[in-house]
Parts: sequence; C-alpha cells; structure tokens
Amino acid sequence: MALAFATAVSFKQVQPVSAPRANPRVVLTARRPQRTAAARRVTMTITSSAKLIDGKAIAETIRQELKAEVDELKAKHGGKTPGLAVVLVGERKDSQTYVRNKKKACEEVGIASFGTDLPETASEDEVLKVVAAYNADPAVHGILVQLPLPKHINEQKVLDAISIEKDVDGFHPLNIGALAMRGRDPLFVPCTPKGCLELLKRSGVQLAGKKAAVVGRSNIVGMPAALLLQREDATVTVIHSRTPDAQKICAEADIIIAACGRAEMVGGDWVKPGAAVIDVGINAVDDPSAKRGYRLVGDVDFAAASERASHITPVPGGVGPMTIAMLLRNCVDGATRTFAAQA
Ligand SMILES: Nc1nc(=O)c2c([nH]1)NC[C@@H]1CN(c3ccc(C(=O)N[C@@H](CCC(=O)O)C(=O)O)cc3)C=[N+]21
Ligand SMILES: [Mg+2]
Repeated sequence: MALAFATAVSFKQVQPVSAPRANPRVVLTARRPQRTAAARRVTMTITSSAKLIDGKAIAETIRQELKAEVDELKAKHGGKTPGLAVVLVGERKDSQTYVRNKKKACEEVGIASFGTDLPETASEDEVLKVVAAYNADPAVHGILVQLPLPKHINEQKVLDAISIEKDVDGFHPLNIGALAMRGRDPLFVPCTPKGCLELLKRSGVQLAGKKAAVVGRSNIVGMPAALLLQREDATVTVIHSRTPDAQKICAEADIIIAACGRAEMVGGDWVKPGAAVIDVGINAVDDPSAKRGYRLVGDVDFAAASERASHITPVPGGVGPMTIAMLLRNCVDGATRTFAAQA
C-alpha cells in the first residue's frame, strides 16, 4: 500500500514496528580505524557504503541550539516569549498526534504554544475567524493550520489568510513567490524541504555546481525543495508522474530528494554511486511478519540505495523529525523579527 505525502500522515499515530533495517556497514563506517588486517579488509568494503544521516539526532541538536537561543532572546527582550498557534480541524488521530508532538517540541525549547481545536463540521468562516484572531494576537508569532483540512473547507483560502509575518509553514503564495525569485528572501521557508537542506548541509554535502533530482512536485515538499536547491546553485530537475526516463535522470544526479509518496519507488539502480539521498516519504506497507501487519518505508529502497549512496536518510528518523525542528526554527525567527521591530 503506497500513500501520497498528504495521506501518509494518517499513519503518524502508528508506531514503527521495527527500526529501519540498519545496514551493518553503515554502523561500521563510524568505527574506523581498525587494527587487524581482517578488520582493514572489512573497512575497505564498507567505504563503498552510505553514511547514515541521523535526522533524529540532528533534530535533537537543533532543538538544543534553539533552546539556548530562546533563553537569550527572552533575556534580551524582558521575558517576551515566542509563541506558536496550531489550528486543528476535525478528529483525525494522525493529525492529533502531529499537533501533540509539535506542542511538546515547543515546550522543550521554551516556545509558548496555543491551540484551537474545531470540530470536523466547522465552517470555513469559523476557521478563518480563528486565523484572524491569531493574526491579531501579539503573543503569537507563528500560525500553523494542520493539513489536511476537511473537504468542505478551501485549504488555499485558509492558508492565504495567514499573515505572512506569522506563516511559519511558509505556504503563503507571497512567501513561496519570494522563494522562487532571485534577489529576494522569503520570511519563511517550508519546514520539510528546509529540513532536507539542513540535513545535507550538516552532513557536509556540497550543493553548488551539483546535479540534483527532486522526485515529486508538491507545493509543500517537491516544488519548494527544488527552489531551495536552485538557490544553493545546484542544477535541479523536477521529476513527476509524467516524466520520461525518471530513473535515468536520477541516476545522473549527485543529490536525490525523494518526495513522491510511493513506497520504495526510487530503487538502488536509480542512485549514482556516491550520490546523497534524502527520503521524505512515509509509507505503510503490508508486512505480515510485522506485529501490526505493516511497517513504515520511505520513497527510496533503503537497503539497495544505501549500497551506492554516499549519504542516506532512514525512514523513520530522517526527514520527519527535521520538519518539526524547522517549524520551531521558523517560529523563533518570526519572534526574533517581531521583537526587534518592537524594541
Ligand atoms: N500545516 C502543516 N504543516 C506540516 O508541516 C504538516 C502538516 N500540516 N500536515 C502533516 C504533514 C506531515 N508532517 C510531518 C511531521 C513530522 C513527522 C515525523 O516526525 N515523523 C517521524 C515519525 C514517523 C512515524 O512514526 O510515523 C519520523 O519520520 O521519524 C512526519 C511528518 C508535517 N506536516
Ligand atoms: Mg516529513
């Protein structure tokens, strides 16, 4: 069973049944140097294997950095606290879990969190009123409307109503427009693609002058990821469902960002030896041997791709935790700008 990004969230409440099958060579790479000749031979083999990019650990580091930054910010501005408002419409278990995790992460770094839960039956006007109230609330520096919204509500209209100064998701067309333009800087960059780039940078992967392939063209991941890579002077090809020779294009890329919402679509032979692979997908696939009958996999065939990649993210524990870390980053940035303007 493969799920698109937007629907994959329905599996958020599901606990991963087992850790991603760790490639033992991935682990061994970090244990060098080794002494015996036999160990040296092992080391030779393992260098062809990917370095695991630990998104969970990097996100944890970023939260610690943010906590220190927030403490400093509060001290500088007489105790003023950054605030995030999360709007949840409906009773989807997965969305409830996401929202809970976001609020918990806020607490951890010292961001105040506010929340409004509306019933599934809430009207578009009611949602717009909640957004307007948070737009006007000086304690709130970031507003996130949890997606997806119920079918009867026009998502675009609601996202467009968020003040661009508080658009911590970076989904407002003015923020996306600025992201697309040379010589302009958006107030906020969408969290998931920002997290992908942060993982690459913190892993020492060069972007300038490299070929990048982005698999998927969604407004929330693929499209902004392509724009971000282009801003870093990578040469970007966006692959989608009507792209001829998707595999061939990927196999020429130095960097692959997979965000197509199809379980393990990017196979090992899609990966150029030495390429960096960032896997945004979260898909539940049937697995009778797993406790719950399924397990989570990404949009990349992890086992096969890690034989060839220089760097690769696991699922879970890769991009997902970074999405939340970047939300906190954006919220602190918004508050910092607001406090500076008030000082
Ligand atoms: N307005 C809005 N902004 C969003 O950024 C937004 C949204 N709506 N709706 C849902 C999607 C999805 N999303 C994720 C956040 C964290 C993980 C995450 O932490 N994943 C963990 C756990 C995975 C699991 O166990 O399910 C991991 O990959 O390791 C995943 C996905 C944010 N989204
Ligand atoms: Mg994610």
